[in-house]
Amino acid sequence: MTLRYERLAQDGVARRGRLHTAHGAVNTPAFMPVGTAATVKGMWPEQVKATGAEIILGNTYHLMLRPGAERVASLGGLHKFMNWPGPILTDSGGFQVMSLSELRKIDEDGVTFRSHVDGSKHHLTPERSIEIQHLLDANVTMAFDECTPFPAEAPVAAESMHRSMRWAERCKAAFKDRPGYGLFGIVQGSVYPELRRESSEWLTRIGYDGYAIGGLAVGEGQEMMFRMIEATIPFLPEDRPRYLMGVGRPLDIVGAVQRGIDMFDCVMPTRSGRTGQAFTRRGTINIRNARHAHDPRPIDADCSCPVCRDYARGYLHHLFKAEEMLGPMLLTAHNLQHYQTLMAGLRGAIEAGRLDAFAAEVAEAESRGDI
Ligand SMILES: C=CCOC(=O)Nc1nc2cc3[nH]c(NC)nc3cc2c(=O)[nH]1
Ligand SMILES: [Zn+2]
Repeated sequence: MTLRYERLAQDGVARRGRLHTAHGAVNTPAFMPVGTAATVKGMWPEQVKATGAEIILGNTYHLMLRPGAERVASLGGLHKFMNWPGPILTDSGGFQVMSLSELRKIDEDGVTFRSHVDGSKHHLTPERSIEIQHLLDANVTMAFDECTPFPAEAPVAAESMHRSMRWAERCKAAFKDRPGYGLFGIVQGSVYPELRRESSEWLTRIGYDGYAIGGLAVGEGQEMMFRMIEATIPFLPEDRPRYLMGVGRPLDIVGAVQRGIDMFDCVMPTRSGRTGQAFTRRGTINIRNARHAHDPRPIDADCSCPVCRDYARGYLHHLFKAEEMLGPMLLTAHNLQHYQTLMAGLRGAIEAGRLDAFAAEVAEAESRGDI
């Protein structure tokens, strides 16, 4: 185990911990802003850090196509390249190849596809994915997997999961262990508890620095997602972090933390921020709505971020109507801060043994509306 994870407090199955990497520590539960093409869109790295984020996510698929993994390595690796000195987790590319590229073909060896950037042909295998993530100098490398499409019949989900497990073994064999760096396996199994158990036990036998739960947040709905988390967690090692990929809205994150999840990533705060959606404790607003045009109040009176300190909703409304680039920048900064404030609240609530009360407060505030 080359990525030390310490558990500092527990509240039910929820954990408050700390993951130690070569580029610094990550307090968990943690939310990772998505920095797809070596940038958290519209944010200077210093600003990302100021929101409280300690670790960001980079996308292998995008970076291998442009500027190329070897190019990033020749410019010092992703930390130097994008001036983010803190921990970085990179995905393995599997999910994005299947969702973004054209003309893709999956076989036992890997995935063949054409770039959505310039149509060039590429072949991504478990070994190449691990090599790319090494070239990027990722602190957390993700196993190359197939996110089983949803819905899928049980036999199809089983076949897909078994292939991902065979790929996971190849990733483990290809991964170069270094102190402060680690490899996470990814549990698959769609919405079938027995497949989730089989996948969890298979990965645990191989042994990873952390375990991600994949194949969720793909349209199955919150209730089924929570059921699959409950069907998976009991079969994962307690002394390693768990990472739920692609999640989610604030109440998804709260419910997943209550069920034992430690790490999250989601494009929601950044992507929706660029379209004018702002998160508040009482739910979301779309700043483009005419009702905000003359409103002197901040987005969220309870928010401590620079945007809520200095800017009125009416100004943000104007920026979006005028299609000024500062609009998406300010809303991104606020939304990321909103998510980090939620994570800090979750960590504090677990430490205080009051997670369920905190969860109820978040849900009640959101249901109150009138924002
Ligand atoms: C991103 C971290 C590393 O993940 C991988 O390299 N592979 C992978 N990514 C996913 C991403 C997802 N996003 C959502 N919903 C928005 N569901 C997802 C499921 C997967 C998955 O099963 N595998
Ligand atoms: Zn704010």
